[in-house]
Order: sequence, then structure tokens, then C-alpha cells
Amino acid sequence: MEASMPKMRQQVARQLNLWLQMRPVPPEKGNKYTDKILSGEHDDWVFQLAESFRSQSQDLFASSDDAEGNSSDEIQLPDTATLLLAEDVKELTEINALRKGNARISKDAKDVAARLSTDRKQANTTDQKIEFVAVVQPYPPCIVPLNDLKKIKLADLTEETHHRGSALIVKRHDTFLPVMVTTVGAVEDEEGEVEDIELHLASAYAGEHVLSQGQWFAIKEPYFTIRRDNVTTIRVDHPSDIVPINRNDPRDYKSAMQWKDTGNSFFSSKELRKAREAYLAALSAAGETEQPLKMATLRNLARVDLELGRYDKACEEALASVSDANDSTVARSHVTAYYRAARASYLLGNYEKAAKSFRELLKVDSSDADGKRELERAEARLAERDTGHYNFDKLTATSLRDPRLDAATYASRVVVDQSEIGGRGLFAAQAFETGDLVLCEKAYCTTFASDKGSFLAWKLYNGKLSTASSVSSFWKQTVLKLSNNPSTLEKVTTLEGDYAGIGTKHIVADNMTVVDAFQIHSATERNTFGIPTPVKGQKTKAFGYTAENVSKKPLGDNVGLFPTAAMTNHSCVPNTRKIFIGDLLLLRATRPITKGEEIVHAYVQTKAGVQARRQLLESTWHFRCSCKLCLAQEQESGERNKHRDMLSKRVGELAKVVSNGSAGERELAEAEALIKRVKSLYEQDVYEDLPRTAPLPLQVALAQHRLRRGQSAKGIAVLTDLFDMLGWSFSLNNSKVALSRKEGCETDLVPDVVETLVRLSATQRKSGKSSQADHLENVARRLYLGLNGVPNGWDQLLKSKA
Ligand SMILES: C[S@@+](CC[C@H](N)C(=O)[O-])C[C@H]1O[C@@H](n2cnc3c(N)ncnc32)[C@H](O)[C@@H]1O
Repeated sequence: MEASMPKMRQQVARQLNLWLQMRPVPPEKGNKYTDKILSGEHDDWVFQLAESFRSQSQDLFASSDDAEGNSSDEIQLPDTATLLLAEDVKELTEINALRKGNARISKDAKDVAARLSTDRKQANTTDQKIEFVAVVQPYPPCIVPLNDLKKIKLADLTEETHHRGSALIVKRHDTFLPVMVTTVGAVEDEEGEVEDIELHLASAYAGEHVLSQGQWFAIKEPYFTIRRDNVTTIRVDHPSDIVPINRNDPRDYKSAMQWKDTGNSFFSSKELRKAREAYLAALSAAGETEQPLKMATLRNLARVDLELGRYDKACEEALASVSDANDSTVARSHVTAYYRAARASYLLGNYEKAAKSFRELLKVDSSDADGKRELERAEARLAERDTGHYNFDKLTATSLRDPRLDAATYASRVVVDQSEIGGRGLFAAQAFETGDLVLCEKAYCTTFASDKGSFLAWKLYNGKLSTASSVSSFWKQTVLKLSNNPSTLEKVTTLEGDYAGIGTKHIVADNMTVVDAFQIHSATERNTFGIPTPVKGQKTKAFGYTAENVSKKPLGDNVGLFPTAAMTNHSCVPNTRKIFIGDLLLLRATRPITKGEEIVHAYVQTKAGVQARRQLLESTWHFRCSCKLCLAQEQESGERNKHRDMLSKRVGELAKVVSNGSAGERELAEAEALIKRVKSLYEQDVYEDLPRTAPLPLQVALAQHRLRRGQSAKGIAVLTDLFDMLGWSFSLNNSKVALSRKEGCETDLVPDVVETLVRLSATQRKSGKSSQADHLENVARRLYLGLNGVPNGWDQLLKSKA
């Protein structure tokens, strides 16, 4: 419906207002934009925005009640509106450049506190507001120990400067505003000067907020910058750039035993960071003669570190607490120590080491029930790792309750090597048949939208604002996991990214592992996988677990890092397909693969046209795909392509009529003619064995129709033709079924093809051709496995078509 210009301005302004309320745009800026729109000064924006909103299916011209609700699953981003933010960023960059090197202007402590209090109030009232994270120009973390840095005061800071070689010693001033992404607060130095501080992602230290205490801490090589609201602030991005400082008061003197008791009471009240510090104090206060006390403290420390997810340390401390394994007087404490060490190894995915510690435990007490049970569990993981045999039924059912599964990675059938496609790639260490399990990998780190600590954030990166997602939450979690478990660093630091950062170096400064947050950001941008959310009730549904078949929860996504799968390069004609079960990623062969062949999967769906695929691949992964399908589709004349697109609509309409059984002879004849017409629009010498999917929906419908009517010969003819279009060669003689494929393809229509095969098998069985029916069923099952990942649902599918 046409709207008059003033009405359109009003509608766009209203929609923009709604949009801005959800975004990191200060209200006064938002008003500025809507005022401009209403004044008619910027009708160019009005048209662009109207188009943006329209293309997001937010009906701009609906009644005001309808327009309030955004019912789409994800919050989408109208491109034009991001320009408004980009304008802000440009302005800020210019301000920063102008003010760079200016001396810091002293702040009034009361003003700072008042501003923070307003921010806090605002944050409490605008519960709808989604957080915002700005990824600034990367800068390296400090790798110098605090003692080697020159101590400076707040008065020494200069604007827009990284103070390399220096450290600020400060303590918290006033309360702070801890939010998921960025913690905003103020700090005070020894001179009583006060300054704003922003901790980006780096807020957690040993599981608790670094600012949670009134204690002193050092900010190593502080970055003093200017925020978007023009306020100066100290910005911290790397967790190891903040170091808590123990300023012991002589009045606080405690004996080792007292420190240990203090640690125990902190542990009871779940104050884990404090418990940890008290135990560390106990260890340094303990004298040579207090060996048993030291061992007991180490065991307690291991327990705290286990809870904090610091598994490397927990394992080390627990094993160090075993003084003399043959000393029967302390047998019980050795059982505890081995148990904690083993659990830590298990949680790191190091099942071999876990099993070893559980065995040591059983040597001390062979009747220990927990030890026996856990050893069995570790051995079960080792069996999965070695054989690739999993209880997929159980895992799938469990994943609906808790997506983090107790399962090991099976990766012995693949190797990483240099690839001709690009960089490193994954290669087959053995030959595979269609449906074979190529890789089953447990995620290194995941964020599920349903996680308690997961959050949504808009991300400003490289001057662009991206759709609000949980990816920032995942970034934070990965940085934390790496800082806590340095033995796993290379799982992420060896991944490809745009920013090399500190590379694969393992640097420890001031007892903290240095993790370059920007490097991890870059690696996760390029290498993470989106994980679909399984929907309850789909357990028995065929193809219930493929990425395309499950719906996402609104507002948030699931993200995971699978370091081995991340080595897999892309192809639009892949030889594997990825399927997720909870936090497990499976790659199944979708066609026979020879030993040594590169394993590829499709990063984007093939059904998107070549231009759409190119754009996605280039914007996210920065490469131009030169697979056979892209090359073929590039060669093809645009006219043929357009013509096919035009006919696709009718293909879809007719497919519906044929599958719902309402097609008469006229429609069936039209269907056959249309399939022929669409087929002829593919140039045979360009496509050869490549998939040509345009007539597929109608072919599937027609084949099923023929089979339903008992016209097997006609059904088989359509099916053979259909396979040919998919790049397969299909032949059926009296007792044998042969199906082979040179090029693979990702299409969500293949499940229908499997169903058609199952139907054909049932038809042949009914007419007494049981051997052929068995062969058909077998072929269909392999295809099903390749598509579905797990056998779940297969029996139901068979029954439904019988
Ligand atoms: C997830 S990683 C795959 C592993 C990567 N090749 C490596 O060496 O770490 C994705 C990156 O691999 C490269 N890549 C993947 N598929 C490609 C393809 N078909 N052609 C060219 N480069 C590709 C691109 O650089 C892309 O950003």
C-alpha cells in the first residue's frame, strides 16, 4: 500500500525509534535521527530505511499495534540503520586522533560517582536493552611481569595512548556496574585521583569479578581512551592485564593452619576466589615441618580449582598432594587426591590421563566405588575415541536435556595436511563409503542460548555493527577457558584468523597465562560453527537432527568451536555433511571418499545461487570459492539461469499439487513437460556430473506419485532421472541396485529422495522382488545415515512407507 510522504516519514521514524531502543545508541542521538527524518531533511534515509525494514518483513504499514511486536526469530539488522552508528564511530575516531597525547584532565570524584549511579539506574530500568561490544583496533596484551614495569599514577595518563612499559596501581572507587560484556566503574589511585574504567570481557579473574573487592590491583600497560559519550576511560581488553595485588597488613598475620581454615570457610560460603587466595597464603606460610598441612591445603586448592574450571592447576595440585603413595596412614587422602586429579583430566578431555589416575586410586583402595565407576566411564570414552562407536540413541535423547554430552572425540580416520584448496585441510586417512562416520568431535567450547551465563550483544567490528548474537558471549567464554587451562591453548591459537596476535607462544606473567583477546576473537570469527537447537519431540522424526531441520530459539544462537572440524575447507559440492548432536559435531560421507582425498563440507547451502554463496563466503571467510559447481555456474549464461529461476515457481506449485494427490492427467503431463524444460536449461557439457537441483522438488513428487499408484516402472524412470540430476548414477536390475556419485551436493531435498527410495523398496517387496528391495533399503539407509548423522528415526521411516 502506498503511503503519503509525511505518513511514511512518521512510520519510518516510529520504526526507527523501536529499532534504536534495542541498540547501543544513546537516546539523544536516536532523537536526533528521528527529528531529521520527521523534518523531511533526509528523505533519502526514509526510503532506504523503509526498504530495509520492509525487507526484514516488519510490516511498516500495518496498524501501530502490529508494528510494535517483532515476531521474527532473530533480531535482524537493517543495513541503513547501521550507517547511523558508523557515523558516530567516524566522529569518535576523529576526536581520538585530535586528542591523542593530550594530558589527562583531573576528574571530580563526586561527578564520576553520580554519572555511574545514573548509568546504573538506566541499566536497571531498560531491561530490554541488548548489550554492545566494540572490538577496537587490536593491541597486544602486556607480557612483562609487573615488577619490570614503571609505576605511574592516574595524573601521568595521556589521552588515546597505550602506556607501554608502565603500570597503574589502583583500587576500586564506588560501586561498579558489572554487566556481561563490559563492566563500567571507577578506580582511585594513591593520590586520591579518580578515573573511569571499562573492562571488556576481561572481568573475570579466577571465576569472580576482579573488581568485586575493594582490593588493590595493577593495570598493566593501561590503554587510556575516549568513549562514544566523550568521557575518558581506562580500557582493559586482555584478562592478564589486570593483576590483583596483595597488600598485606601486618595485623592480618595468620599461621598456615589459620589461612587454611579461612580458605575452608570461604569454600563453604562458595566464595571461591577468596578461598583460593587463602589456600595460596597457607601454602606460602607453611614451614618445612608442616608437610601434612601443605598436602591437605593442596588437595583443597585442587577442589576449588576444579570448581573454577581451572583443570590444569587442579590436576597439578592434586597430584602434588600425594606425598608417599605407599603410606597407608594417609590412604584416604590419596584416594581424594587421585580422584580430583582424574576428574580434572577427564574434564579436559584427557581420558588417558584420567584413567591412569583412577587406576592409581584403585591401587590405594581397590574397593572404592566412585573410583571404579569413574574408571569405567573414562574407559568408555577411550573406546569411543578408538572405535568411533557411540550410543547415538542415548546421546541424542540426553542432548535434549543437556547439550553438553559426555562423549569423546573420534578423529583417527582423518589427518591435517597442507591443502591445494587453501591453507591446511582435513584429509581421509582411509577410504569411506557413503554414510560412514568420518569425524565425531566434542566441542572445545560452546555457548548455548539456553545457558545461564549466555548473553546477546551487538558487536561493532571493523566499523560494522553485526546482528545481535551470542557470539560475544562465546568469545568471552573461550578467552576464559584458555586463560584457565593453558594446556589447551593451541586448540585455538593455531587456528586461522586475520590477526596473528601473540601467536602460539605460551607466555606466563605474574602467574597468569597471557591470552590475546583480539587474536581469539579473530580465530573464533573464522572458525566457529553455529549449532542448531534440537526441539523436543523430534526424537523419532526422520532427519530431525540435521542443521536445516531444527528451529532456532528466538534471541540467541548456539556456537561451538571444534578445532579438528575447523580444519575442513569448504566446497559447494562437498563429500561430507555435518550434523550436530548437542555439542558433538559429526561429519558423515555423502559419497564414497578415497584414502588421501581432501574432506570438504559446505559452509553455506548450495541451493543459494552462486552469487549469494560467493558473497557469504567472501564476507565471512574471505575467500572466493573455485569448486567445480561455482566454476560451472559462473560459465553459464545469465539468461538460462534467469529462465530456470522463473520456472522454479511453477515447479514448486506443481510439486505441491502432485504430492497432495490432487493432480489430474493434465497436471501430470504438464509436470513431465516442465521437468524436461527445466533440465534442458542446464548445459550438459558445463554441468557434467554436477548437481542440477531446479527440477528436483517436482521430480521427487512425481516419482512418489507414480510409486503410490503402483506404476513402478514409471516411478523408477523418474527416480533414475532424478539421481542423474543430482550427479549420481543409479541403476537397478533384477537383484542389484548400484548407486555411485562423483560430486556431492548439499540440498535439503535429499531427505525426500531417501524417502522415495524407501517407498520404492516397499513397492518392490510387495511385488515379490525381495532381494532388490533389500538392496534398495540398504542404499537408502546409507544415504539416510549420511544425511541424518545417526540411525535414529530410520525404523519409523521404514514403517511409515511400508
Ligand atoms: C575454517 S578455516 C579452514 C581451515 C584453513 N584452511 C586453515 O588452514 O586453517 C576457513 C578458512 O580456510 C580457507 N578456505 C576454506 N575453504 C576454502 C576454499 N574452498 N577455497 C579457498 N580457501 C578456503 C579460507 O581462508 C577460510 O577463511
